[in-house]
Amino acid sequence: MNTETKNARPQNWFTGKTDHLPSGPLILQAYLPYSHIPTHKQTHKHSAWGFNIKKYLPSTQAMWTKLHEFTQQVTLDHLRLILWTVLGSSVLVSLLTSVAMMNTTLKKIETYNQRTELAHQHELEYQRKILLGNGGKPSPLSAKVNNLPSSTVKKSGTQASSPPKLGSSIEKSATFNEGSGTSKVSSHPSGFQPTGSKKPSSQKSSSPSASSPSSPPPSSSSSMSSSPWSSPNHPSPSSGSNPRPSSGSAAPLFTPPPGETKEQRLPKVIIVGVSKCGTRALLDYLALHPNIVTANKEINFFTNVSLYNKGPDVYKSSMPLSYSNQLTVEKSPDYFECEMCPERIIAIDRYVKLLVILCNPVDRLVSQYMQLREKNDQSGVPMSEFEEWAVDPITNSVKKTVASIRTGLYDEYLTNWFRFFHPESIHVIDGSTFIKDPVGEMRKVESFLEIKHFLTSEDIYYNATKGFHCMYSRMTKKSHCLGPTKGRPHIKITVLGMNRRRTGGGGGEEEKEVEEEEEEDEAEEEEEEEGRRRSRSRKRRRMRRRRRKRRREGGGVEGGRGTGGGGDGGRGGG
Ligand SMILES: Nc1ncnc2c1ncn2[C@@H]1O[C@H](COP(=O)(O)OS(=O)(=O)O)[C@@H](OP(=O)(O)O)[C@H]1O
Repeated sequence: MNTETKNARPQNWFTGKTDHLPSGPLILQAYLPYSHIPTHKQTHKHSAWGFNIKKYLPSTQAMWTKLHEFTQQVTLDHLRLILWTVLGSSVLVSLLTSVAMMNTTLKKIETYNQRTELAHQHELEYQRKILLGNGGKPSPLSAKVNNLPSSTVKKSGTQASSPPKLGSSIEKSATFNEGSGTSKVSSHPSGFQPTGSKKPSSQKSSSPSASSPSSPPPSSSSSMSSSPWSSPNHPSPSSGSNPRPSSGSAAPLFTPPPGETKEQRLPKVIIVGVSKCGTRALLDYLALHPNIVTANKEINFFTNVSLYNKGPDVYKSSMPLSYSNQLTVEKSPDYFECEMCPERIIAIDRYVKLLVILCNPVDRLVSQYMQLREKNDQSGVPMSEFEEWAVDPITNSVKKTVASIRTGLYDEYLTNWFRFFHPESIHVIDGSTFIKDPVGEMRKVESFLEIKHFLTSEDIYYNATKGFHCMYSRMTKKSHCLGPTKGRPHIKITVLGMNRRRTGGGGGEEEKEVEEEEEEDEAEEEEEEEGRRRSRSRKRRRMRRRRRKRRREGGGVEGGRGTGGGGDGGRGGG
């Protein structure tokens, strides 16, 4: 490389002349502060930097001058522009980074949800298998779940496309045995055999009327036919014998999961209405099932805003103790008309199952009226007559403003429930069928709740004295009927298209007689009506004959009047 090429320098940035600087950091020179630049006095032959600075000084000075001028020309606007550009680009960069991070997180959540849902489904299937004893066939789901990391195999909070099965509350370890002993029997040493003296808390809470002072306690003197505590199938509890044929079986009715202690749990099933349609009977029948525990009181958690605002722990604290292989059931029929209740319930547990019992709205109204009248009588303020209370005398139609009457507008309220709940999550019971055939209806309920078919006519039996069905608990070996506030005699009403006669329980002789009487009444009414119709038509025929006679007699007069011979006149003449 020759010397010229070596020393050749590009044009000076500021002077425009080509400088011949020695090789070295030119940029360094540009940034040297003025104070470091040697003065003319200092610059003799060689500077402190080891080269003849004098030779280059004019151009360097010019450069610095230019730089100085340039910096003075840079306005505040330029600085702002630079600042905003820097800021903007950094914001953009951080935004892009966050979006990328969010995407990754969302993907992770999605994968997690898919996995947990799969695990959840698998667990439900497994539990159903245990509960319904449908063989130990491996599920196609299990293969998928087995491939999942163990951390993901836990109960999911993700929404399924359709509601999951209620067995979700029942853990894998749970085993439950039917009294008949036909199903798989657990060999768990702690499986308890309930005795009459030891009542599980689940049952304790379920039947207030059993211990209610108003209910007659079981007594040894009560005869099967006269006492509401007895039935043909159920001897008096004091007799101590279990009427169930399988009572001799060693199989326990219920086995708690090994090593588990009872705890309070949120309800998995809620009876949301309708009041006076048999909600108490439904709750108490359910309590006879070993896999059910019931909250005795109507909690009204979702209708009571101040209670609701305290959160689900307060709700849970009102629940009875249960094992994980039991379903907690609550009943608060006032939820039915509460507009916010479906939303509130779903916010606490979207998988909860609902039971609704509907009955003839007029029967329901009369039942409510009877209750109100009894209360009013007790408080010394007599209640007005039913007709007065329920019917507007001016319009002669029902008073829709009366809350008790509004409760009967089932479609209005049910529409709201179905807005929030999948139809598979709501089971509607026909109240009138429920009174006649509670065992049949309870079987449907058991299927809906996916619990073992346990209740039979030995658990729920008709009691002629009570006029309704009563209960025998195989767990406590005790019988009870609902108290005197349930199954009151009703007044006979003659409004609302009703002339109702009250029937109590199902399938009894009494009911048949009443039905026959009703049929006879109807037949008589029809005969009377037929008679009236015949006499009316006789009357009409007579009238027609008279008219024809008059026309014949008066035909000449009309014609003589010269009316132009209208149709009638012409026909008359004919
Ligand atoms: N087994 C049995 N025993 C007694 N009563 C029975 C039974 N099954 C259904 N019913 C009917 O239930 C009606 C009371 O309904 P509820 O329990 O829903 O009333 S409440 O809302 O809890 O007050 C009650 O109404 P009333 O007869 O007016 O008392 C009965 O018609």
